[in-house]
Amino acid sequence: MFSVITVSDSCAAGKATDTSGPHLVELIKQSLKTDTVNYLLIPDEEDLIKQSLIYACDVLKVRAVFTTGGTGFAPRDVTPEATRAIITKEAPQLTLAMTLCSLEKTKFAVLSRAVCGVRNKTLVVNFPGSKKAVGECFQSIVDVLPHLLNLLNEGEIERVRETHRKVQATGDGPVPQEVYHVCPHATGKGGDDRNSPFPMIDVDDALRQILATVPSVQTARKQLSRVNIPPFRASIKDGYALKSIGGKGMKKVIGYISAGDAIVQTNFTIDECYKINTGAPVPQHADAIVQVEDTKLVSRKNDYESIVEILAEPSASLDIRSIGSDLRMSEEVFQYRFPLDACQRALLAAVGEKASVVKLKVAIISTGDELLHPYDTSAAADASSLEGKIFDSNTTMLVALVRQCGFTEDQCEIQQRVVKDDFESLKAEIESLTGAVHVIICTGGVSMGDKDFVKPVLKALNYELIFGRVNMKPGKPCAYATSKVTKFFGLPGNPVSAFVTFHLFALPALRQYLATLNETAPNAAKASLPMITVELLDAKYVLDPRPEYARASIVSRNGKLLASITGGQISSRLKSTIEADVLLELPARTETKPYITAGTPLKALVLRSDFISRYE
Ligand SMILES: Nc1ncnc2c1ncn2[C@@H]1O[C@H](COP(=O)(O)OP(=O)(O)O)[C@@H](O)[C@H]1O
Repeated sequence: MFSVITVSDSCAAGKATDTSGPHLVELIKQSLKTDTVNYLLIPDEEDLIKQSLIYACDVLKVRAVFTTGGTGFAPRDVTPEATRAIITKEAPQLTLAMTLCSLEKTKFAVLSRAVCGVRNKTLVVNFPGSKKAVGECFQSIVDVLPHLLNLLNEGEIERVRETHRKVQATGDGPVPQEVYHVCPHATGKGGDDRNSPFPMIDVDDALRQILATVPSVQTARKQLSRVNIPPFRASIKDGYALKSIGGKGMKKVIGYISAGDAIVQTNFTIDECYKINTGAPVPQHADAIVQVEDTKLVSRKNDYESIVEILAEPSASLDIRSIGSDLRMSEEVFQYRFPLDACQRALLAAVGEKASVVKLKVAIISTGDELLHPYDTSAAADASSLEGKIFDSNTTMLVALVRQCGFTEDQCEIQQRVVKDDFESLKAEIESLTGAVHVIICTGGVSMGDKDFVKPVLKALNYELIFGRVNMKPGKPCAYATSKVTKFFGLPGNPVSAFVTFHLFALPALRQYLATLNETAPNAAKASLPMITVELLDAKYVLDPRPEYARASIVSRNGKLLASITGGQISSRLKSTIEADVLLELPARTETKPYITAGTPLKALVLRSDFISRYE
């Protein structure tokens, strides 16, 4: 197995596309006749580079790890430093071979600070960041690679000897063929449960990679008015509409006009007028309103005014709001971001617009041949007929969690699917949702069993698998993959694992995506669950080798928040989520600290905050 690590801030942030890493993967596959090549994309963070290299060498025990990027002179170029810190032996002649080869193409080759070496039995090679340079450098060492890899592996001693014999006899003889594992995922079949090709990454790193790939570009929304305000000449006063050239004096009242009436088109004389209310449309042939205070009622006929005396001299346009005087059609109303305040909402309403939220489209898929619809009454009526089947609880849980976490029907549209453990059915389902929804949250089928098709399907559909294993309990096989629009969460099938990984990974992504779609001010911190510090109430809890997210309920005693773990924490025991207020972050077990006891301070992620008012 081999690893390729692309080190690039811009690619890891989704601002640029990594072409060197995938190119290197292809070169390795072709030249070294292997399909087991892990690929990891990380930013130029020295610690992260070191951890990823150590992980590839010590945990995955890959035969070689090739990095691309971060070898230059920019302030953030630290791949050589990270490499030098983790190798046990340097291999300067390999670097020299690459430099000499590159110098034939460009004198800029001297600007690479690449380091090559060995950590225990793993070869570590730095390549520059450009696709072209990667190709050239790889070619310069490819011939010696198989032999070098055999040298590092004591089990291959016979091959080493054979090569030595040939080199002695013929100089640079043919390089012996290698026997490598073939990646089960490359075949499009389910996984091999012994050998995961996915590096195990930490929870924080997983979340960081998710938030770096979920869209987050924000621009304020601009609203143009599609109407004039007012849309017609409107009266500012209660009074009389008339022709100003008629001046003061007696006028015959020939009609009444109220707000909401149609515009009077018929002409009238200078001795006539209309009685008119505030906000009513001014007749087409009137050019002034005289307020009622400046008039005197002279006579009535059948309850209607018939003659008024205009006491003040009218002037053209008096007390008339002209068309578009408040806001012109096509004029910018304002620029806005969500959430809107009352005045912004009112102004949008005034131009006939609603600040409509762009809906986040989410699909929830549960996979498994064993799943029965929970409301399958025929099955529920007879428990003995379940015969190896179980009721699907993940779909119900995830739909409800999305809603419970504040995604209303106005903001988020949820589709649900249940799919059999079958490569083609799952592929067809995911293919139809890809591009059509923003986020797919799928449960089950992500481990390494021969019926776990999620990761192979993602690969077949050209998703970029960002990670495939996370160092956590529960939730280890959790996967995250991206396509242009659709972000895919492959959560484990066990309900508690799905519950925990939803909160840690899918929820922040949903929040960021919805905020981006609606130009809400970005706030990555708010995307994740709030964190508090609590103390363990239980007498003793044995730690797991992986960092654990235990479900716990909280009580407040003497001003302290105390956490008690909600019974058995096995990931199938959904009951452990009932009454869980927090996810307790428990550290991984170490030799010196195999368990924790009452009073241990712990970080806790808040699932629900109603414990605040719960005292003992
Ligand atoms: N939708 C579901 N509802 C309830 N339990 C489920 C659901 N999907 C899977 N499970 C259970 O979770 C466990 C792991 O399922 P599996 O499909 O193997 O997921 P994983 O990929 O995490 O190994 C199994 O016991 C399975 O029956």
